[in-house]
Amino acid sequence: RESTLPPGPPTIPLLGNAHIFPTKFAFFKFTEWSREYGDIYSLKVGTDTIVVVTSTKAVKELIDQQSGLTCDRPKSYMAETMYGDVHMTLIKYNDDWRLLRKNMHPILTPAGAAQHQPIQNAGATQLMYELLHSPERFFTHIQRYSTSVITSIVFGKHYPHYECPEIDAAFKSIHAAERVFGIGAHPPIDQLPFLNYIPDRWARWKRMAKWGNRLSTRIYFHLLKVCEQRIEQGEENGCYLENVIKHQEEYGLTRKMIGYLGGVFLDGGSHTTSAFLQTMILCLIAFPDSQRKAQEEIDSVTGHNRAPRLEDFTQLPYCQAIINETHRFRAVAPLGIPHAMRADGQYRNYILPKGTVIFVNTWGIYHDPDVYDNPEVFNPDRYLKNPFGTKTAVDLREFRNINIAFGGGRRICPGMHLANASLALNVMNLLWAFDFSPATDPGTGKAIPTDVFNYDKGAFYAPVPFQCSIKSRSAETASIIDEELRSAQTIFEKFAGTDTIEVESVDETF
Ligand code: HEM
Repeated sequence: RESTLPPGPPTIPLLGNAHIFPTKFAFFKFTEWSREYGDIYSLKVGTDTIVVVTSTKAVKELIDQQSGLTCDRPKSYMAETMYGDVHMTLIKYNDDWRLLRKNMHPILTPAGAAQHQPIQNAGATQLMYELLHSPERFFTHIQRYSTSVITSIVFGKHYPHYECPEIDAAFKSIHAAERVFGIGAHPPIDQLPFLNYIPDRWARWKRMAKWGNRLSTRIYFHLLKVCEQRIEQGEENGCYLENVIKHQEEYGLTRKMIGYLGGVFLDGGSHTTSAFLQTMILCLIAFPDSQRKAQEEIDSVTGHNRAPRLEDFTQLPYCQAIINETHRFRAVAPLGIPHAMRADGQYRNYILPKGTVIFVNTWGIYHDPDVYDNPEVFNPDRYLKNPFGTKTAVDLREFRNINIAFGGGRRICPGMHLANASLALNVMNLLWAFDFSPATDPGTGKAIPTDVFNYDKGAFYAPVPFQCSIKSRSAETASIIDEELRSAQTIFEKFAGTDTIEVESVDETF
């Protein structure tokens, strides 16, 4: 390790720290190292450098304030093979990235996101209806909800059911990305490029990246074609992508870029929101006091005679605290998405060379016992004491208002306004309408213990499907849900005639 780098675990010749690099749930090990080496430390993988940042102060100073330097993405064989060079989330910071990000604005600015509230509302009502009538399938209902909101806005396609070829293809693509980008899914090919000469039949990771490419391009270009055909047939329904297609030349986009633009929304918006809501339900079961407090709060504002509305959210500090605490307790992206240095730069007394990969260790920050009382306990009350939920002695000037769960700097999640509205609506709705409790084991008649660590080991942190009991809180709320779904049909009518269609079959093995 160069003496100008932040400290870190001892290295060995040639490999650096490659031999001790965690291959799953890397944030646990990264957090352990942060307690030993500090809020900024480095790892060497061959000659490459990785820096791990584990404090809000360092995120603010390095990722936000030096964003011009730290907004690149690392070079990645897997990303290039799976997505080529126009997937906005993973490409380098360049003119294509600027163009693509600019083209997202109409949907994702606060004002743009607000225009889509009717669709989000209708979708959230449908989710309540599904939980009311088939609660045992809550896991996939939530996935349908989060996917359908994005596809309605972006592709003008609403999905009334999870079981359909297009949602299936979308989730196959998302799960492929989870596997391809899971830390440890492949050897350090970017650091040891000679590995690229290994033929496919012996290089599992190469086959995996190509498999991911087949699955992702299949659904991206299927949905693009659906929009193109609607325009050709004069059956437009005013979705985002139709507008982009019609202004393709003016916006300076190629067809490939438009296909990937749609795909980025699908990848970025669907699994993140569903993982969050699934985690929230897990926490409500495991920590029933929080559930009870939130329900009391909602009842005092809305009663049982009407469903919550987004405007109610400002009057519900405990529900807001539940969202903050869910982000803190089980961040969907515990290591964010890695950034990289665009040029050599200095931070504190260290020199970070061009190309250095930077991980924001959101997990480590949010589970720091010096900052949070009992960080391993889900306790929304901490956010009622101060806006950042910290211990009293912590200097709040080191925090920023936007939750670090959304990353930072120029790469900060552009979907956060859309996501925040979705989370707010669903937290209110679900707690207003239902009681969540552990499922009962039919054999023993006892409650099945809730495991708050049973999570997927992919790139995102999503709970492994679990069982739970979901019961309507009252006959009044149940009938309001049925009625509201009938009213929501006027919103869904816009998508009439966009029923699910078969997607091209591709080789789904690798
Ligand atoms: C709970 C919900 C969500 C969470 C926790 C989340 C989190 C994140 C994080 C941590 C990043 C990386 C930021 C960085 O590099 O510093 C990111 C990037 C991104 N997110 Fe989200 N996200 C969510 C919802 C959404 C939604 C709804 C959309 C779109 C509709 C979206 C689209 C994107 C895109 C396109 C990027 C890449 C930005 C870039 O590289 O310039 N996300 N998100």
